[in-house]
Amino acid sequence: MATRVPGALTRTAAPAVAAVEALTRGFGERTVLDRLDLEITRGEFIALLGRSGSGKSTLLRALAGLDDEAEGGLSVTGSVAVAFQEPRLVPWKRVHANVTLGLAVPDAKEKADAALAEVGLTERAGAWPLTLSGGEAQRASLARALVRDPDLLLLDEPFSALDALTRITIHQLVLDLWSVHRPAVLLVTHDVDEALLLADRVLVLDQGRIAHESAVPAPRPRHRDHPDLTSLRRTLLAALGVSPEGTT
Ligand SMILES: Nc1ncnc2c1ncn2[C@@H]1O[C@H](COP(=O)(O)OP(=O)(O)OP(=O)(O)O)[C@@H](O)[C@H]1O
Repeated sequence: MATRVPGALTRTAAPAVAAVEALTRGFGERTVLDRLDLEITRGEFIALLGRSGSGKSTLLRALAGLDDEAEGGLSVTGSVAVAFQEPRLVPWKRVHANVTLGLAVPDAKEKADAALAEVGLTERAGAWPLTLSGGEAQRASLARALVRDPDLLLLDEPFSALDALTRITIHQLVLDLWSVHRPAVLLVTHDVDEALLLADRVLVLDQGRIAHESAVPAPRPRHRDHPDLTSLRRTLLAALGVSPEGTT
């Protein structure tokens, strides 16, 4: 997919799966994204942090091609899939049919079978969405994203409504899926530890721009107590305007 918005840039750099240049979006008097620049490299895992209302979802919606009123340059190479905080399954279609929804390829059924197997939901393929647990519904949502074999996977706080144990399991699932399929991932989260656990690169959105950017130095698999993450955690909390006292 190539998404263009007014004033779109011309860009030649090959490894970028998405390039955003001077992206601006306001609602009424309020400018939420203010000439924001961002490049997403093929296969990288990015976490996007920011205070509530800083514009994270607005940026994600623009990247997903769901906002045609943003201004500036935006180009996305390849296919994009999105998973939201609420799994957004269609309640009157069974899980398998939700995964294939809108998928216009001849082998849609087989692809959905494979995606459901990957997320551990084969046995729930015939279930109605309302009978799924929160974790199962989020797995179904991930299967629906995966089946599209996206070059860019946008995750808008997909773990935040899950209980702590389920969240740990789904974190591992997302890392496993990412290591096999290698889409670029942009994960919106409020949780600094989640960002440090999952991402290669952490961005902080503030005042409509990427105000801070850090590479995550720790090797995988990671543990939140890894010493290399301690100072980065403090830096990110400071960038978010949160006192780091007592957080290490
Ligand atoms: N469709 C809309 N109409 C009017 N204002 C909007 C619209 N969408 C977003 N906004 C406003 O834009 C600002 C940024 O919203 P956005 O949802 O992008 O923030 P966020 O960083 O994702 O917040 P949160 O972390 O609380 O989910 C907020 O002030 C919000 O009220």
